[in-house]
Parts: sequence; C-alpha cells; structure tokens
Amino acid sequence: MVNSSVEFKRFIELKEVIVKSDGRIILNIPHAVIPADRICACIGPNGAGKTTLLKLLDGLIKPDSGSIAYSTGPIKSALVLHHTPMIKASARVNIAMVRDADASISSTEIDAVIEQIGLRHLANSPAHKLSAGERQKLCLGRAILQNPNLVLLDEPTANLDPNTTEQVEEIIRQFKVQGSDVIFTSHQLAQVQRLAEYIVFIDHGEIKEKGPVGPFFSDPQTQAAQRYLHQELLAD
Ligand SMILES: Nc1ncnc2c1ncn2[C@@H]1O[C@H](COP(=O)(O)OP(=O)(O)OP(=O)(O)O)[C@@H](O)[C@H]1O
Repeated sequence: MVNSSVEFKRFIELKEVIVKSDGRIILNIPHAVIPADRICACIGPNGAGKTTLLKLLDGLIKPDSGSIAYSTGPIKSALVLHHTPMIKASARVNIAMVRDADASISSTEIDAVIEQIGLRHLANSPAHKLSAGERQKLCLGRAILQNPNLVLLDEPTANLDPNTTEQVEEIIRQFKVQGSDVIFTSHQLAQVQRLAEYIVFIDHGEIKEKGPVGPFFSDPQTQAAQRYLHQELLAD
C-alpha cells in the first residue's frame, strides 16, 4: 500500500482514528495519508464508511479517538451531502444563504456562480421544486461560493441522468482548476476512472487499499478490492 507523504504536495494524515456509532466501530484507520493535491475518489461497498470519512475530513463529526491533520495546517472545507434540504424560497436565495457564513460574498459573485452552474434560467424558481440534478448543481454552487481549500462530495451524481452527470463532472473539474482540492465518493466506476487520479478503497470501516487509479483498476492488491470491482462491474 502506498503510504508515503513524500510524493504528495498536500495531504491529509489520519492517525489512530476510530469513529463509533452506538458503540460499534464504523471507521478504524490506524494510519493513512490521503493526497489532497489530486482528485481523489473514495470508493467501497454500501455501509463501508465513505460518507463517515468525508464528514470526518470536513470536521462535521469528530473521531472518538485519533487525529486528522492537513499538511498545510487548518483549512476551509465544504461538504456536499445528498438530499440537502432547501428552504421555501428561490434557487438564488438558497444559494445566497452562504452569505450567512461569509457576508463578504457579493451579488456579482453569486450571479457568476449561478451562471457557471447553468441555473440562470431557474434562479427565481422555488428551490424546493428543483429536480435532483438542478438541486445538486445548486449545492455545488454554494460550495463554489465558499471558496474552500477542500471540497468533499458525497456521491455527487447519484440518480442523475448521463447529461446532467456530465455537467456535474465538469463543475467538479472546475473546482480543481479554481484551486480547491477534491475528494468524492461514488459507486460509478466509469466516473471514478474519468474524474479521479487517486483511489481510497474502504471496506468495513477500514482503508483496505489506496493508490493511483490505473494500477488500482488493472491490478487491485486486496481480495476485498478485487471482489468489489468484480461485483460492481457485473452490476454496471
Ligand atoms: N448517524 C449514524 N448513526 C448510526 N449509524 C451510522 C450513522 N452514520 C453512519 N452509520 C453507520 O456507519 C456505517 C458507515 O456508514 P456510511 O454512511 O459512512 O457508509 P457509506 O460507505 O457512505 O455507504 P453508502 O455507499 O451506502 O452511502 C454504516 O453501517 C451506517 O449504518
């Protein structure tokens, strides 16, 4: 397993991390270095602990024990989860809610982001009536406006059609271009191969394998990863 931080310009180091829920260990990471300087995909079976890892990296949850440190020191992250609730107001108002945390965000910036995510024609429509794909774009727009060092995306294109998936993938690439590091989860292996440069494979709350995308797909080292890839490819 590649575990050296030397090869990464920016990375996140987890040490002796344990996360429990109702007394059950749901994440157990004795030591891991996750690169932040390249688009990283966190994959693994349902219930493996991927979302929990994203929440942990965001600081939304704290580990029961252990530490998480960013090589650059404290950073600003933005987490985009599934099914983010919308308030009963326009898409624009929902996007502009990021001002609650950062009043310096201007109307011009908000308009530019609405344009970037392709929602200009829906800016005044009620956000709670948006489709799943439009809603996801809105959430990504909020994340863009937060100008994070690290953006964490939980299954960003789950249930989206191919065209919307492509649009959302382009928004994700733009995060990188605009200087945000990206870690996302996905069950879509073709997407992972399109977008990611590095894989973190989680199974039963443990990082079983990690490394560059190509070797992971062509020659997975652990039985767990081999089994997962085999099953997912059958499901595709
Ligand atoms: N708030 C919670 N309370 C109780 N258990 C939780 C909670 N959040 C997660 N879990 C449990 O932790 C485990 C890991 O969940 P997590 O959502 O991180 O998995 P995942 O890999 O993202 O799964 P999926 O691919 O299905 O989204 C699961 O067994 C889940 O039931």
